[in-house]
Amino acid sequence: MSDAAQPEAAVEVVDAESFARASGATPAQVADLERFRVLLAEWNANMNLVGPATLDVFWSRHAWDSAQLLQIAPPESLTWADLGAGAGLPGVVLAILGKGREGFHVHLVESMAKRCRFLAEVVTELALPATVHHQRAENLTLAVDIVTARACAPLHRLFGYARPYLKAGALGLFLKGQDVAADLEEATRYWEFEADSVPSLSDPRGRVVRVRRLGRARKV
Ligand SMILES: C[S@@+](CC[C@H](N)C(=O)[O-])C[C@H]1O[C@@H](n2cnc3c(N)ncnc32)[C@H](O)[C@@H]1O
Repeated sequence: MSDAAQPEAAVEVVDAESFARASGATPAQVADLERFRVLLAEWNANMNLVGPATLDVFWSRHAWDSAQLLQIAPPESLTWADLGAGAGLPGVVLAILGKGREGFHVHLVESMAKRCRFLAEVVTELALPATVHHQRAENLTLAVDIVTARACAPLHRLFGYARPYLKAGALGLFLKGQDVAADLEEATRYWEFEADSVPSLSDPRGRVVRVRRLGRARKV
């Protein structure tokens, strides 16, 4: 793994302007993210995509939480799979920020049809370098540089979903909230793996778990 982009302390993001400073997003990318925020709010009125209160803190809770992965991933990472993409977090944010970069592509893997319809609309309207897969993650094997997920499942289950991608050579970067140590500890009951975690740049209590190798499942 490249150590080129080691994260430092959490960065305070409160609005589009501070998001652009933290992430290096261009005005066009911020405009795409603003449109994504509006679509999220519109669709959220009729279906459960994100907690409604989190739309008020979109730039920190969703945009920056997702975008930080580009600072943690090795800089040459171009292809991504977001397992349990749901509302498009982190995958749609990554696709917006990678748009125009040659070879950049995000696979949005989501098992719920309604959420896939939302994702497809966003991908089409914003002309994103992304593909929506209406599939269970563990039934798909995609050769990507990075496999990621946020709030998809506890690590011991997520490792099962991510295993085909990791076996195909991906690095795992999983956004986790608090209690990461307990989650990792629980995963050791089920899997042999090589992993560490770095502090989240958006959530002072959160961490990003990096998985380099996922070995055989343990018998429990
Ligand atoms: C709590 S939501 C989180 C969505 C999004 N990542 C976010 O942070 O807002 C979890 C999502 O994972 C999806 N999901 C759960 N297990 C899955 C699986 N095995 N394969 C694909 N999607 C899955 C669910 O349908 C749901 O949309």
